[in-house]
Amino acid sequence: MISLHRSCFLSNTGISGSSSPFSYKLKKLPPASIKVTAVVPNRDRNNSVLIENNNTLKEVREDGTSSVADVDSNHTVAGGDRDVYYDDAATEDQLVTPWAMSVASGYSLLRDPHHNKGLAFTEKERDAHYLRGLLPPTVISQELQVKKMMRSIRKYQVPLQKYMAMMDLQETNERLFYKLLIDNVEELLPVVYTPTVGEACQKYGSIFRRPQGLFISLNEKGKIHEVLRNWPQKNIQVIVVTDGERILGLGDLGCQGMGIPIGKLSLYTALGGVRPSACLPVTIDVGTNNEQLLNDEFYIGLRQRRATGQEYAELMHEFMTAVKQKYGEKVLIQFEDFANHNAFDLLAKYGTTHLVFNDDIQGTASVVLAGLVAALKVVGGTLADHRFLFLGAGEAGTGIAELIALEISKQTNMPLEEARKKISLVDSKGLIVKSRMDSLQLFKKPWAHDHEPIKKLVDAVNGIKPTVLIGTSGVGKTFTKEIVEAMAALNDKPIIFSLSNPTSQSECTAEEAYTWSKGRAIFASGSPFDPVEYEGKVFMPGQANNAYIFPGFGLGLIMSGAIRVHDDMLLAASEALAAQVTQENFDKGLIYPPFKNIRKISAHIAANVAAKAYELGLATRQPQPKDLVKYAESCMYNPAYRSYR
Ligand SMILES: NC(=O)C1=CN([C@@H]2O[C@H](COP(=O)(O)OP(=O)(O)OC[C@H]3O[C@@H](n4cnc5c(N)ncnc54)[C@H](OP(=O)(O)O)[C@@H]3O)[C@@H](O)[C@H]2O)C=CC1
Ligand SMILES: CC(=O)C(=O)O
Ligand SMILES: [Mg+2]
Repeated sequence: MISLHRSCFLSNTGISGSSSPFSYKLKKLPPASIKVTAVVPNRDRNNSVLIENNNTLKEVREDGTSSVADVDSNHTVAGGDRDVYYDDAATEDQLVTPWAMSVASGYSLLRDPHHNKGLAFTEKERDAHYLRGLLPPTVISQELQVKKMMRSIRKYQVPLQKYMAMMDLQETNERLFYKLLIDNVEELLPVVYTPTVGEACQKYGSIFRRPQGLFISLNEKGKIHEVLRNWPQKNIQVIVVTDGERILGLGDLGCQGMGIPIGKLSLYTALGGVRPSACLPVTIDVGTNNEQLLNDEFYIGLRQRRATGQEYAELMHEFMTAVKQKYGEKVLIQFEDFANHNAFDLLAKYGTTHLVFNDDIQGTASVVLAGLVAALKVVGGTLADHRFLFLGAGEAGTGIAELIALEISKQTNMPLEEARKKISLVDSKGLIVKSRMDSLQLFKKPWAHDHEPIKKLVDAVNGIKPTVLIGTSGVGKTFTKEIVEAMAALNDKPIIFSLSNPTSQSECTAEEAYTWSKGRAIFASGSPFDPVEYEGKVFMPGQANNAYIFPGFGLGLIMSGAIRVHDDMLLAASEALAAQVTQENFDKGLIYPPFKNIRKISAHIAANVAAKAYELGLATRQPQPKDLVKYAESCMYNPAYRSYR
């Protein structure tokens, strides 16, 4: 626990009474449930101290007066949720303090990624913050910095170099990183996310420079709560956690899966507006079964085969208990890229006690349902009129299938079991049928229909005659010419989704889908493909990726103070996304709105999810804001620089 002497908040710069900028005095307090959270010398406040005590914030002003606010209601305009330091909430013309453990200044200010502005520090700031001589004389705007960075990133030919340049930027100047990402989202998404993040994970050991997330390994067993304390940020609202066993379609990458939580959380901020300081990437390292990594001298994880069974469950349980204890009931935990033999169990086990959701099972389901609902406007009919065939019956495949069945059941009042019969899945052993029931994993059993066994996908296509074919196998090139042609022979407008990531694992490319179907396919893929010209017409493939859903979904949960995730919230997110597809998008063959509008899309998703949370009685933030879309927009993090007093 620390307390600050008054001297550090009396002057304009916050440093009077000190002989050097680094001499703020910190006084040890006896252990108590009170801690000084921040000096708040901004906006309409006089200099004051915020004291956080359980869920209340007490503001003690210089004149001796004080007031108490519920932390939960400390929800600020344009500052992300629980922006207690007010530096995100401040508009660009309001002054804020570059608050770290102390007021950052001089050399340390330039090395503090949260407050560094590089050449954009003004003359006044350079004087006030001991920056004279540490920077060359020129002062440039953030816009010019963006232009300069984009130019240098575009010069790299190799995607991994672009990725590393972006990660360097995130570690040196966070606001510039997010400004770049938000303003150039369509160009930079493939750099910080799929496909490049896949290669980054594969080579993470070689490119690793500084930790950007928490590594919790078996070595930390019994100490996870202490490890969480080592993370510098305290007001965590979203955790993305992986154990690295199924990274995209690239398999077990062990500890090097860390690139995924980091990438997902940068999208939480850029696409969904959650403050970066509220995001915590975590990798649970229980070893890896990847022999190549175990023999790689640069591998950064535990050099042992994966722990399983009780040992695995105990570490995960300690982690789940510790995060809830430390960050409270409302911290959102997103499970990401776990292998399916753990993913379904973890979701079932913690779904009733924690605010958790599995992006691969649930986020993917929501984005695909949205794409299908939009596609129906082009092909006609209702969901119940269609027949769905999946290649791949794991997390993504069965997750999507279940949400489609749920939606059909809601639309038609058909029992869920009946609705499921419209959906068939093929796994590595062939079509899932009743005769295989005894050997099927639990999550596949609901999909074992009465049907003769079929081994090959092409035979399943010709036998079942699907109108929709969805690839969730993690294996590239599995939608062959024969299969796409079979879909095109059966349907005037076949719907074909190749969802596997990264691009190398896509079941087919956009070009293959359009060419082999003679321009008739309605196509979307998990990783992005460029537009395709076929017989003089340009086709725009959609990107059916859960990145459309989880940032807005998470924001909706956070802003409503939701305590549990409910399937109806996934349907609400789907509905909001599908509603964002315009006629102009349809005219270009798109069934998803362009990513360049993602913040607006996320605000609509967040609003629909929050509305559902209120309707279900799962929202704790009261009263419910009148206009949830506006409210979501007002909560979003803005990466423009702030002016320092
Ligand atoms: N676009 C998006 O937003 C998302 C995309 N994905 C992608 O989906 C893919 C799968 O992920 P996920 O469902 O979590 O993985 P899982 O491991 O849970 O499932 C993979 C499924 O594919 C089956 N499979 C594997 N090889 C073949 C094959 N040659 N023929 C037929 N079936 C096969 C497996 O069969 P068996 O069960 O017999 O082993 C299993 O049922 C990944 O590439 C991932 O990147 C995932 C989430 C979101
Ligand atoms: C997109 C995603 O979550 C995956 O491929 O695993
Ligand atoms: Mg994933």
